Amino acid sequence: MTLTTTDDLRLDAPPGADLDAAESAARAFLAALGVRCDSPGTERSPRRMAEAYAAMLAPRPFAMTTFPNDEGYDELVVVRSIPVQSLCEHHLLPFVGVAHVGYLPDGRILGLSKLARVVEMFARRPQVQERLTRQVADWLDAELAPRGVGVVVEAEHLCMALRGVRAVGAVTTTSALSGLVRDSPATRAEFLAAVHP
Ligand SMILES: Nc1nc2c(ncn2[C@@H]2O[C@H](COP(=O)(O)OP(=O)(O)OP(=O)(O)O)[C@@H](O)[C@H]2O)c(=O)[nH]1
Ligand SMILES: [Zn+2]
Repeated sequence: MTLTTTDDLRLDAPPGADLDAAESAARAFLAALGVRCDSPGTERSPRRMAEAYAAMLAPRPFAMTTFPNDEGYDELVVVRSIPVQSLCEHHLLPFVGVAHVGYLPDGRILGLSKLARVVEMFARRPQVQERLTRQVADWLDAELAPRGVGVVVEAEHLCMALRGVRAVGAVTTTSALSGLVRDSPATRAEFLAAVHP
């Protein structure tokens, strides 16, 4: 099938989003800042802006897939360098980086891709990095009841890089640990070593 207009494209947007209203608001916002959108290159810019924010705020639903831990696997499972793309709730500017997520299984193991999906689920909303980190850890604790969870997020906040203090390249690290990953010094050290080998 050939797509003829952008209306044919299925857009990522949060549930209930009104893209026409967002486009009008973006046009008014830019006009108030003295940015004209009347050239061939910019006449659709308010629409693009609305669609860009809608996409950055659109969570993707997913099925939680767990498997019985039949082999009794009892070592850490760690997925490193999961991309993080979120928006800081103060400036609505992106913060981007990586998350390292691990858990110590008990009765069930989790489909590995779900560790990346849960990061995305909590990232696609106005956030602070500390809350994002904690929410991923709490979700894993609640859904999987493992013997421990570790989440480390490393991100650059564009509101700190492109404006204000303009600290380009500054990276913020946050962590949320629970169960044995928090309380057992050996497991904690093993998780942190797996995060930064
Ligand atoms: N703790 C935390 N702070 C964040 C995060 N993202 C952005 N911020 C900070 O939120 C703060 C908002 O502070 P304000 O003083 O109200 O905003 P501002 O005047 O724009 O601050 P400056 O960026 O210092 O110019 C800033 O210090 C940001 O760096 C985050 O994920 N966690
Ligand atoms: Zn900010």
